[in-house]
Amino acid sequence: MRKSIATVSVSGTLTEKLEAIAAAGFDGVEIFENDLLACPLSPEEVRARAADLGLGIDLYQPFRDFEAVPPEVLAGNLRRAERKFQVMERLGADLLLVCSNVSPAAIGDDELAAEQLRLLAERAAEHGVRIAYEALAWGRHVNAYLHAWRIVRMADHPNLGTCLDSFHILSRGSDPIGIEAIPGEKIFFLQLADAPLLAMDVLQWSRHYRCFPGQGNFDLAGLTASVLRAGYAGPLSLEVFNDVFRQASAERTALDGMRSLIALEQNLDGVTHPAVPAGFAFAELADPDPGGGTLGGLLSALGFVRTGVHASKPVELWSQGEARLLLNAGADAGEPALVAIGLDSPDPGGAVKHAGSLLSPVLPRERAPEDVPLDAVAAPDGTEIFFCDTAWLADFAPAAPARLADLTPGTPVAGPITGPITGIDHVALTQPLHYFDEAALFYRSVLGLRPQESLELPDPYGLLRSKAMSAPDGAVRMVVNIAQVGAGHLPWQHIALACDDVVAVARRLRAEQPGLLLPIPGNYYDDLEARYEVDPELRRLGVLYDRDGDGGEFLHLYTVTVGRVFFELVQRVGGYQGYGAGNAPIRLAVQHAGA
Ligand SMILES: O=C(O)c1ccc(O)c(O)c1
Ligand SMILES: [Mg+2]
Repeated sequence: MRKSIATVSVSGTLTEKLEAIAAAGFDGVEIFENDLLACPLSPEEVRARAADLGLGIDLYQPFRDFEAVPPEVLAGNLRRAERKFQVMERLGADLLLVCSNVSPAAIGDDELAAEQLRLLAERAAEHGVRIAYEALAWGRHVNAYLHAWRIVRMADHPNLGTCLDSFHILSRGSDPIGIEAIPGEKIFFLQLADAPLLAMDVLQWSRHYRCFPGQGNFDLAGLTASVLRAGYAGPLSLEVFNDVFRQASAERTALDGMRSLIALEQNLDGVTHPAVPAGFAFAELADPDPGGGTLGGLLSALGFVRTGVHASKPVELWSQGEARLLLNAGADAGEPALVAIGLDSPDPGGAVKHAGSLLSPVLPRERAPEDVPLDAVAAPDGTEIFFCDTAWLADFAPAAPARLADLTPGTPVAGPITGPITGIDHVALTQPLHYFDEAALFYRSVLGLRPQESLELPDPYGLLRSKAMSAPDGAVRMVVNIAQVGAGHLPWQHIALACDDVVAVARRLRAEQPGLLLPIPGNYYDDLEARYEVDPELRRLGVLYDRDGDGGEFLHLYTVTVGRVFFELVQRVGGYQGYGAGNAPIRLAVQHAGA
């Protein structure tokens, strides 16, 4: 289908917006009036610029507060409209969006509204212009899409139709099924925006928090399917008012908008996700101090053993249970940092093809000819995501748990290594603010993860926004964080390791290397013990605790941070599905104090 986007959705001047929108592959634009008013180019020049870029001007908008006004106001409104028709002729745009009147002067009289809109449509027809009437969710009298449609039907003019906007429909909780009763040719335009569920004034919600389809909580696929079933054949057009998008790179935002429409189309076409990951194959860390240095020392203390060395790269494999960590001395992060995640994929080639269809950067394979091929894409924050079958392990020559220099090829495999750590439970990545929505869409559409809880957690110097995403069976869990904080911002990432006895590990570490564990304040335990009857040993060990409504329990502890990364040990008991979010503010405060 034809794909468009309103210029208000991306940052920049009108010409910058048009360039970014064209580069992302859109067919057309809705020109938002303010963008034109502030533009030094004439409408003819804007038209030529858009044409040069291969963009059609699908809509001009908005025309406000027109219908259902007293007679003395009508004359002025028609005069105003006449001028806009002239601008539109110069722009080469033939569709004008009229949004429902929000003025206190508007009259709650559908017949009057219909009569005046018919008059407007007659005038528009003389200029070859059509009118698309849209119900704003906060319209004075008309705020529901079926109400706007009734007025359009009453007015009964070929140059008057309705514009449907998913935000206005879904924010009010209207059922989109009613769309299917509107004749498709009377739906002149479809605007798509998603949004997170927020309990707030609908105008503020619309003007600041809209996002692209798939980034929020609305069912855009369901609504769009209804619009298509009605027989609509016009563009799918994104119209997003978002405070973050207004500041972000226009190119990147436009590309993400295109990605959201491709994902929506795939969803409508019933394209099922080819390869939802079945588990974590590995997490790869940059390690500028290899051979059992800081990171290796920490992993040894946690019971990991170096079990392999890469055949052609300075990469070590450290294992325990199904938890596999790669320490890469060649990655140029300058300090220990998470650089890549390997996911067990039932179809690595298909997964990369799918990622490519969603415009994710597929990474070149830099490898020696004898290495097993690995397919990878870049996540929005630059972390490399590898899709793996088990073949990747063949690149690693078995290593005795010794110094790298001591290894000789052919040493017997030193594994499997069993211990209390059984695998990778989740990986948490900290994103820059302007990649947060993009990341949510990436993990959802490219990896097939489902959004879980979204949280805002107090940090001593700001607020941490956090969104958990997981595979349907919980085999892969990711946490996407953004730190909305000032100078104290810590760009940390962490790997949470599943453990079947956190208390036993804590006992051993407290006895042997207490400096590796994050100290937890006594006040935390005073509160914890007030809420639950927990083992007093948790306090001595610095183990954190949470319980869900069904009696599921969560025991966890944190290591100190090395470079940009720290580890968490987590023990889920009785089907606990969360992440101990209530304890995160304690952890953040302790980490800041020690930084
Ligand atoms: O917020 C507004 O005023 C506004 C204007 C035009 C639209 O199409 C819309 O959905 C909202
Ligand atoms: Mg709209």
